[in-house]
Amino acid sequence: MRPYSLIAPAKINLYLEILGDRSDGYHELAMVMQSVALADQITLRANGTARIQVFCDHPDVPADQTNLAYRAADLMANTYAEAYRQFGGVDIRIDKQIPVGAGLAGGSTNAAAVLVGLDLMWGIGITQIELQDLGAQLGSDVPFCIAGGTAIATGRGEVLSPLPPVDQLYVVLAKYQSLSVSTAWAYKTYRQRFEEAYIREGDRLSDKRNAMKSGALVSAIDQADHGQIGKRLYNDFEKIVLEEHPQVAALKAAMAACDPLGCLMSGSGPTVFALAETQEQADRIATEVRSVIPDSDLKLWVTQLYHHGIHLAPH
Ligand SMILES: C[C@](O)(CO)[C@H](O)COP(=O)(O)OP(=O)(O)OC[C@H]1O[C@@H](n2ccc(N)nc2=O)[C@H](O)[C@@H]1O
Ligand SMILES: Nc1ncnc2c1ncn2[C@@H]1O[C@H](COP(=O)(O)OP(=O)(O)OP(=O)(O)O)[C@@H](O)[C@H]1O
Repeated sequence: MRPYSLIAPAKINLYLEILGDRSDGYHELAMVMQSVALADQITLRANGTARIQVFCDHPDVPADQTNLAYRAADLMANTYAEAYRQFGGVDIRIDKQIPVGAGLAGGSTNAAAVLVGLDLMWGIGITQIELQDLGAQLGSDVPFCIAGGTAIATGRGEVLSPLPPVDQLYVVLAKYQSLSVSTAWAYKTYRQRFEEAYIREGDRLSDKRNAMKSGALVSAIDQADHGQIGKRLYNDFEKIVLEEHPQVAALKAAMAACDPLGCLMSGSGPTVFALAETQEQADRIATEVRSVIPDSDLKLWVTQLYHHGIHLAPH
């Protein structure tokens, strides 16, 4: 059987607001999510055994059963046991380009690629909605990673409503290689630090300083108003992560000083991104940030908005 290679794009959060807590222990969110062209490549190969194996040469990515790509294949094998019996085990090779523990959904997009890829390989024909339901069992970001593009995400992040694609803006991503932030830590710390600042509205907790401002960003996206898109970026996690890691605060300040359309930390961090109108502007921002922060631990990428989720790699 021929191998299947898939492109698994990273995401950034253009808007992330924590609206309250939920009975399942997760948090209710209002987000605007956006795919970027920076992507991992996932290759699936039938291995003629009954085993699922993960291969990845990135030192921070586990190759065992804790890998989200492994867990996605295991979920497919359990859900579609007949297909698994027929086609057997699979080798999953991860070519890791997305930084790990970065707030860019690296693990989630790998899991999404395995769901989409095994559906193709096993010829099942699962609908996108069904694939996203499966994905939600693996992580809150997985359903978005399957569909990609630009979308409003609510619930715990799995309830999606697509937005029109934003034109081709460029994105500078910046991350200290040795610094990662755990998503669970970010949610826990947000609750601890900001509980007093919440105002109770019935059974919803909301931080009135930015409550429900996502509408302005969504209108800006609808109107393709790049200036307003840049001005309306927001992330509730930014304050706690920037306080905990002053070097990330300095990085964001250095980016903001380059006059981008806007800049923000993505997800639970610590990657900071800047939006730019042209590739030249993005290159200039990257060069200026590098000259202000010559630290070799700081990594920069110039990429662009991406209008697709998981798809087959071109031959
Ligand atoms: C920060 C974001 O990346 C924004 O897109 C996501 O909310 C995180 O998505 P994810 O990595 O897929 O997260 P999950 O694997 O579902 O959950 C990791 C941990 O984050 C917390 N979590 C996540 C999502 C959510 N809506 N509420 C939460 O409290 C939970 O403590 C959970 O144990
Ligand atoms: N396929 C995978 N790729 C990257 N990390 C993985 C993978 N599977 C498991 N992990 C583990 O998950 C942890 C989080 O990595 P990941 O890159 O997904 O974080 P993230 O980008 O912050 O995610 P998110 O934005 O969804 O919160 C890492 O510490 C890593 O050990």
